[in-house]
Amino acid sequence: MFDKTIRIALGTNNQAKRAAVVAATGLEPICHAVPSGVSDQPLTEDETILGAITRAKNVLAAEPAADFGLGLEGGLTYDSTHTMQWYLFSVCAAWDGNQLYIGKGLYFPIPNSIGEKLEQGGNELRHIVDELSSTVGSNHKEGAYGLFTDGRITRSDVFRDAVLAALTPFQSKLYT
Ligand SMILES: O=P(O)(O)OP(=O)(O)OP(=O)(O)OC[C@H]1O[C@@H](n2cnc3c(O)ncnc32)[C@H](O)[C@@H]1O
Repeated sequence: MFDKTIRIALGTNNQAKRAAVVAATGLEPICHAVPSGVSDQPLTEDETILGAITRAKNVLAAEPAADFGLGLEGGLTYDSTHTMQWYLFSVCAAWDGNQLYIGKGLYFPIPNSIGEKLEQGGNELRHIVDELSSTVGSNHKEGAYGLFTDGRITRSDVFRDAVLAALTPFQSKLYT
């Protein structure tokens, strides 16, 4: 599906995100960390999406020889309508300098105690996940998804689906 000549610029050096792009496309991205412009721990859907879009645009500006800029951002959101529950989700924004699409990975409930702790400020999910899984750099590895599911779903798996969703409109003739 993805032409081997396509050059993808990814706005981070995060290993889970890089692996997700490789899994979705079969291509090795040019990794270049750029600012997301949002807080280190996004706590709303809008902020998370904005962070992904800003990274996608920033990385294509930084790597103009690339065909696409991809911004991947993880964030939390609280559902105050149906379930009164915090959720973790992962977004990919894809930008070719003209068109912008986003793909969202799985919404995953996280313990409300963790959501509430993050809402109070001064902490990031990766630190809490590191502590609970006795590791460091969980955000580069299986992540919170791996912790909660005992490795059945990983951060890379979730971002892979988001990347596929965001890039598909550029690849399929059905969108033109
Ligand atoms: O290196 P970059 O690309 O900045 O990636 P990141 O993991 O640090 O940052 P994100 O902006 O994607 O995520 C925002 C915060 O939420 C954390 N986070 C999100 N999803 C996570 C997961 O599945 N496991 C652990 N931490 C996660 C993450 O580490 C950050 O502290």
